[in-house]
Amino acid sequence: MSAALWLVVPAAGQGRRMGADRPKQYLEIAGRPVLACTLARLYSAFPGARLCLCLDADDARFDPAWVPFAEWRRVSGGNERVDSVSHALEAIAGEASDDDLVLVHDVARPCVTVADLERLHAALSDDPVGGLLASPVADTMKRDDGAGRVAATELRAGLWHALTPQGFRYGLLRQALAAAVKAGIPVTDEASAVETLGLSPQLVKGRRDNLKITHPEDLALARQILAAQSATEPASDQSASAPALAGAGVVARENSER
Ligand SMILES: Nc1ccn([C@@H]2O[C@H](COP(=O)(O)OP(=O)(O)OP(=O)(O)O)[C@@H](O)[C@H]2O)c(=O)n1
Ligand SMILES: C[C@](O)(CO)[C@H](O)COP(=O)(O)O
Repeated sequence: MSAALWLVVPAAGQGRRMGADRPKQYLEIAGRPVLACTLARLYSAFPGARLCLCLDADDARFDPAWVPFAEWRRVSGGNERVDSVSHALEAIAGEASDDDLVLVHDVARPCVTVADLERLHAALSDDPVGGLLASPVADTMKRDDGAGRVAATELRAGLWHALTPQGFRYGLLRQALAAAVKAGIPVTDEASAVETLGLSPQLVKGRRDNLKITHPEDLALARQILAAQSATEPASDQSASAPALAGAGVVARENSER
């Protein structure tokens, strides 16, 4: 039986850097919350995937109608992004096989294109380590001196922005995150945890407009990117409108242990 595809979407953040009146995944783009836009984009690429959506346990804004996937579950997030992802992996321990591919994608990245998603999936299909979407640095990079002045200019050759999704086999990813957390190693993405095992994830070049909505100005940027993509991408690359869920067999299983 071919390995299953799991999607883990960390969406339990508070959006402190955004400074809005709600977590940034609930700010709107073209009348839909960021969360719905991101899930629709993932569904366009992987309609048969199984989704774990990491939400704050106290999140009262979430509406299951925003989930287009037939098989999905809500998992309670953790203190940090790595904890939220770890909770999701623990929640599917009884169902996932070690060889299943897990793609982890930030809910705050609604602009990822179907073409990039499909390219990443194809690139990882026979990669024993796994990898991530990334974009080469195009600006000169400065390191500060802690006092608002330049301490050094970093060579940008070979530097990449890590994006998401990041994809790894279930067994390896769970082992890597658990080891990093146990060792107290701060990891801000899945790839860095895998790297601490001495492995080198594959860099899959992705579009620079796969923006992570983080600061206030990013929301307007994301709106413009999605509008531009809708105007220029083939229909299949646009966010699918969430299909009517009536009869879609939505299975919302709250992971009460988390
Ligand atoms: N405890 C956390 C923290 C973050 N995230 C998710 O991880 C992604 C990347 O995190 P970030 O952009 O930092 O989001 P926030 O933590 O919400 O932002 P901030 O750091 O500004 O509060 C986001 O989709 C966020 O929802 C999560 O699931 N659980
Ligand atoms: C995972 C990530 O989006 C890769 O660039 C990034 O590390 C998330 O960082 P954040 O501080 O949790 O937003």
